[in-house]
Amino acid sequence: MLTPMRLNLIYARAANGVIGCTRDGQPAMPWHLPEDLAHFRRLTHGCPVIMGRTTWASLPPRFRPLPGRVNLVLTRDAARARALQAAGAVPVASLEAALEHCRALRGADGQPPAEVWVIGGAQVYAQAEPLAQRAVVTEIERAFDGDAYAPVLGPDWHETARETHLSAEGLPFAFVTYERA
Ligand SMILES: Nc1nc(N)c2c(n1)CN(C(=O)COc1ccccc1N1CCC(C(=O)O)CC1)C2
Repeated sequence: MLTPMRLNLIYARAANGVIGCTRDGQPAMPWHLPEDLAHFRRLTHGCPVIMGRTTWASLPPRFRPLPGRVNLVLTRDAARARALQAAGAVPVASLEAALEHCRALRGADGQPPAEVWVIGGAQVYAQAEPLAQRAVVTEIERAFDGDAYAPVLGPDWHETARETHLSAEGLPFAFVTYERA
């Protein structure tokens, strides 16, 4: 019996909903939270990740492609698709095409991936939210200035887990899981 592939959103958001800002013309994270980077890496390692082109560009070069993960990057531009391929990503023209590609993947166990992660940015989260079964959200208990916002999780989502933490730098945050049937 094949286990169904689950679509997850994963993001870190500030108390005012900000998920990103622009620094020197580049998308950036408004906070320094290494505990979240470790959480992100632990959850997504070994799974396909789906991202928009600007999220790909915002990854530090040494993390591009994200190691140990099939990196699917959304673009409809043929030239950009070629450049992405050369850089070790799998260019896909739509979210549906990305999911089709994931369903065709086979792990060392010969099975398709059980978990697929949408890792940004705001436009891709908004498009994927209606299709996702789980959202793993790092909720930072402070407001930050920024120009990209988290998706709104509608009333059919409910919280199923919450772990509160205080970062080494004194930033209160929580790892929260939301699910929908
Ligand atoms: N909760 C949650 N959700 C998200 N969607 C994302 C995150 N946090 C964090 N993200 C970023 O792009 C930002 O990352 C980084 C930013 C600066 C330096 C290193 C990194 N990273 C180090 C670890 C690398 C790895 O995973 O190997 C990935 C890059 C996406």
